[in-house]
Amino acid sequence: MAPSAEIVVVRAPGPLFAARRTKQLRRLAARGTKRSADVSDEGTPSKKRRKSALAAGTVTDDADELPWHEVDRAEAAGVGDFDEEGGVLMLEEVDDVEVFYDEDAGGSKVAKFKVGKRARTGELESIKHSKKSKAAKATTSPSVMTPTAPTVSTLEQPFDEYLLPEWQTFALKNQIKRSLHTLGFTKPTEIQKRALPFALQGRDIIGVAETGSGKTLAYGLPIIQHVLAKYAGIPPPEKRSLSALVLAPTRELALQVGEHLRAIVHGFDPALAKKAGEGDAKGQHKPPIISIGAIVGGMSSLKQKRVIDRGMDIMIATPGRLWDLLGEDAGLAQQIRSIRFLVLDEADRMIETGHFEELHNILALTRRTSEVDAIDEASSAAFQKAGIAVTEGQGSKSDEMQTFVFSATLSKDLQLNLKRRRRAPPSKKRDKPPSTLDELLERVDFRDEEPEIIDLTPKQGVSHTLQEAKLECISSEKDLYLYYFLLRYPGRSLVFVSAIDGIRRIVPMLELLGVKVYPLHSQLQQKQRLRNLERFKSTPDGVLVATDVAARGLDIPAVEHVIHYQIPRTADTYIHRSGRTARAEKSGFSLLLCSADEKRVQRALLQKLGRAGDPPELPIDHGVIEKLKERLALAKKIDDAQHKIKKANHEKNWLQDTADAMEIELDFDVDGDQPAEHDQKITSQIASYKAELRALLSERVVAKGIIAKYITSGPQPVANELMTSSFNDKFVGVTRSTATEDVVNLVPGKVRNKRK
Ligand SMILES: Nc1ncnc2c1ncn2[C@@H]1O[C@H](COP(=O)(O)OP(=O)(O)OP(=O)(O)O)[C@@H](O)[C@H]1O
Repeated sequence: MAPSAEIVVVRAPGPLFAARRTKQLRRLAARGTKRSADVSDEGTPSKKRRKSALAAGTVTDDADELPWHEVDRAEAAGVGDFDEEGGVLMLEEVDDVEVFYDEDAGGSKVAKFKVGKRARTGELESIKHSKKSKAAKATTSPSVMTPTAPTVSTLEQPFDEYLLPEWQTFALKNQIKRSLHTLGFTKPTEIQKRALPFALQGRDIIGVAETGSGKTLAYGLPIIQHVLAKYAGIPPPEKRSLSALVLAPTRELALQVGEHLRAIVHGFDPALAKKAGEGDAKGQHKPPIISIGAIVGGMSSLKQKRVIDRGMDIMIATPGRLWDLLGEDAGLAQQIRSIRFLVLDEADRMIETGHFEELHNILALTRRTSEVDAIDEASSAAFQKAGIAVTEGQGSKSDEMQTFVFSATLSKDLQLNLKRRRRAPPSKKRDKPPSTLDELLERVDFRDEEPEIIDLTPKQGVSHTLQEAKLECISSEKDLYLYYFLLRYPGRSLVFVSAIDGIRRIVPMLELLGVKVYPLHSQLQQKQRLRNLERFKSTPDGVLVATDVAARGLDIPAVEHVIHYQIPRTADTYIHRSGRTARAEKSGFSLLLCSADEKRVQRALLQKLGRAGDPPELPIDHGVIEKLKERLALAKKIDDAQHKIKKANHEKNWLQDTADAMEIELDFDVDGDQPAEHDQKITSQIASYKAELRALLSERVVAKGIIAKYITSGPQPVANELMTSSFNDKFVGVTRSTATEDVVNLVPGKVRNKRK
């Protein structure tokens, strides 16, 4: 009698898998479409391609008719770890078959299969076989394997393509799709849609798209896909060789890119992700399936050297620190010469950060030996000085390297120049390093004859979900209007100032006013920078006051407002600063605080941004402004007094320290003519100001025209709004609304009365 068997068809992108079984096959059955078939002895799975009478385009609901062929190594499809009871006899696959659901006569859902043209030609099979033999050859000796490391094959579980229909057209691996699904990225963003097909084909890309549009994954997914393919079926070696180098302008951005890519890797298999990096029961360390490391300044370089020694698949680095470490690690330069991917994220900002030469020298390592000036004289000298063992003419060994340049702001001229240059013969040897971004990018050795330029910059430069506005005021009242805005429109807000001094003044003042405020600038220790960023991220109505170190690339969830306390110096800076809000299709608000003496700069900025007129003015409730002045005046008094004491103490300490160092005794009192009572007087004054301020802060601000005594019956009764939640919880008599609503609803010529 013919053994009774059952076919379990598993829907997955790419090939379909069928496991033939004689016993219970529980795991797959839970995922797949199940049907029964009798398999006679003759029909028992054969090693050869089975004959099928189905022509291309035929639709069938009988899975057994499909042109199946056996998979050599079942574990490559993720079913190799079946329990013994599962009793898998063999695994078969068929490619180029589309699965869809249809209704039968009774209205029930049935799975149907549409046979593609290539399914029967054997073309796919031969490609697979050649890939397999390559993979088999690439298998490294067991001594360099980590037996406990999860292999890519164990993660290659089938993925239900129907969960992510909008990603279906991209030939991404199942693990990646599973991650995208876990992260809730149901569809690719426009830049991802446009860039991925080229990137996955091995092309070079220059991608320009608005802030927050998902550029990181547009270049990150092809890299991850490549590393996964590299380890297909084999455990990753203990020491990884570098596949990709991502260069980013700031430390925070580099760390963030790392997190972003790691989130994809973690999503491959949440269970494995949890274990990755942790010791197992025997205390052995499980390396991650893809190792991603950040090499940035401000953090222990010793630790980073150890990470480099261990090897990683993807390195995200700031040019300064990478250059420093290149000089200390002879092997690192060689690794960079062999990378498969080079990414310049926010390249235009990189040249502004003062690491232009380092960047130029690092790029020299990625130029091919065949290029006329693989390593120019300037770089050669720099390499020599840094003790890096690379000499002229010794550029990259990798002909296959793909280069991705991404930014929200790359000028059209630059894009054109790059295109033209590819058609022109290689540039002559230069002994001077480039001095502009154009020159620098012209010297990137794109392997592609004509890199694909994808320019999705919106006409306005900023995200289409951003509402812009301005507020004109006198310079000395900027603090007042800033405070007003933060109270009037609670929500996570990022305030950009042009200089660190501004942060040092604004942050203590806002702190005294009870605002949850954090500073971010380059003179803070890196640990403090990251801590402040974390606090800001986790405080829904937190305020970050930052210099332009935070303008680029930072992806902080739900930033509602960006306030330009001072007009940015360039249009690009305005675009990037504003781009910290209105990300990933969310709405956002950007406010330019503009004083009379900045008017000229503002006009130039708007012209550069191609704007016909000014952005709309933010309406102000002058009734509450007056009340806030009192609070602000007190906060300033306290700050000034505290500053005075600090300064006096500093001077006293300095004098005493100097005297101590010189071993002399001062023959006068360091307190001079400012005795201790003076300090005490200031201290008690501070205490009384603080008490006064506390009292003011404990009450809601009652707008002018509201008589608090007659809250239920006055000329503008506000009891109703107190009962409903439509009031602003900081101001009495001011309705709750967003800044965007107030600007959009403002009818020109008629100032809306926001009071009830
Ligand atoms: N396909 C997607 N669907 C939904 N969200 C996505 C998708 N891809 C990326 N994101 C999210 O969008 C946000 C912005 O992405 P990303 O930081 O890559 O933007 P960007 O274009 O690099 O911005 P910037 O120019 O400011 O650096 C991130 O929080 C990211 O997780």
